[in-house]
Amino acid sequence: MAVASTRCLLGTLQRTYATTQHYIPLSVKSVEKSRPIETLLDDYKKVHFDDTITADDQAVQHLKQELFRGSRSALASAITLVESRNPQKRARGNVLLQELLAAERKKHAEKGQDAMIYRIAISGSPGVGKSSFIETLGTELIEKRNKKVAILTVDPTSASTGGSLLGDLTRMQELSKNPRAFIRQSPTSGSLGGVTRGTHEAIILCEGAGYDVVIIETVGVGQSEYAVAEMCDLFCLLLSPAHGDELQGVKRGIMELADLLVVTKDDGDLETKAKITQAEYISALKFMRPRIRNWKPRVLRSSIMKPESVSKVCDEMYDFWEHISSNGTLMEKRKSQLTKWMWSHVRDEIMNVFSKHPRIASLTATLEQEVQSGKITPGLAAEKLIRVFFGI
Ligand SMILES: Nc1nc2c(ncn2[C@@H]2O[C@H](COP(=O)(O)OP(=O)(O)OP(=O)(O)O)[C@@H](O)[C@H]2O)c(=O)[nH]1
Repeated sequence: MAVASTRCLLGTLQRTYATTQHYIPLSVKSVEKSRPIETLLDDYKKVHFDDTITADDQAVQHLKQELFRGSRSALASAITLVESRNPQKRARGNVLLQELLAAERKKHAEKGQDAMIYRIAISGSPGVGKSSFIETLGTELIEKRNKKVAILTVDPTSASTGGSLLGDLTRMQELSKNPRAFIRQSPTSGSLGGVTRGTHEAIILCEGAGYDVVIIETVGVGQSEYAVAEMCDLFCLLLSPAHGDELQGVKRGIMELADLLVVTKDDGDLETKAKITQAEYISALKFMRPRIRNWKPRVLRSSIMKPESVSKVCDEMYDFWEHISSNGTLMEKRKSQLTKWMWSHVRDEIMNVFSKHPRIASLTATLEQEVQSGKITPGLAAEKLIRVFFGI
């Protein structure tokens, strides 16, 4: 059905382009045709989809039972499954996710909002103290508030370099030993799109596995914050006291995403600096439009040396949860996020297929250079790429 409608769309595109031959960029002598789209679609289907897996698949059923039992290793395997590019594994991952969604819907109908996992994003520049803060917050949630906590990281640098700016698990040593905590690093391959799809699905898996809170940690270096803001209920931005007198470490756009700001390292010599930083951010926030109805983001201070300060941050997080649950914002936000996730996956996948096409890959550098030197317009270059891709 999808293939049929794509073909129909392609037919329309082909007719449209047939009447616009003269738009071929002057610098490009002729449009090199790639293979016909039908062959490409068949290849794509073989590489990406497996429709033979059904809900009674043994591996899926086993994993589901283990997840419901609260097995951390089953959760890790399930996340690996949904991240896989292997068609059979992905198909199993999709079936498992469907099964979990059905169970979640049932739980939600019985228990209402209590059945929902609280999705908290923690962001901040490298070195601000994210891992240390999460370790203390996680311990507070588990020990004092009887919660089960999952921690997922979204690290765009790992997608491009294969390394990870967010480092390894050694920085959350206590939490990683706690049986009520689960920690998962960002996958170190694929695009940011792949990383975010993996994270969306990992959140659903954590919810299915009975976790009460999922903390999504991201490093404050650009687009990842926007992606993460679309995954969470609360966006908490950590601020370093060292940057207090300039407000320069944090871009205004990122500040606007925050529902809560926390100045870290409020201890020893840095205490005065932390207070100044707090005051500066409070006054900077006065000029910002609040993101959530009737919620004014607060700026708090914390130190890992003073667990009570992290406990206060935790109280504030739960006040926010009460606020968005009671005024309907939570459900509205989640619904709109789900449709945004869907379209972001479509965009990422289409771009992925497009940019990996051999003809496109070989043309990209030349066309980018021609666009930059003003030989052709970006629009014309895009048109050329699209025609080469579709072979029209
Ligand atoms: N004095 C003090 N130092 C802290 C506090 N929190 C973190 N630190 C120190 O700050 C440094 C960076 O802390 P991390 O928790 O690794 O920071 P991060 O933001 O996760 O770092 P990246 O992974 O590089 O993004 C470490 O040396 C910590 O010991 C705090 O509350 N007080």
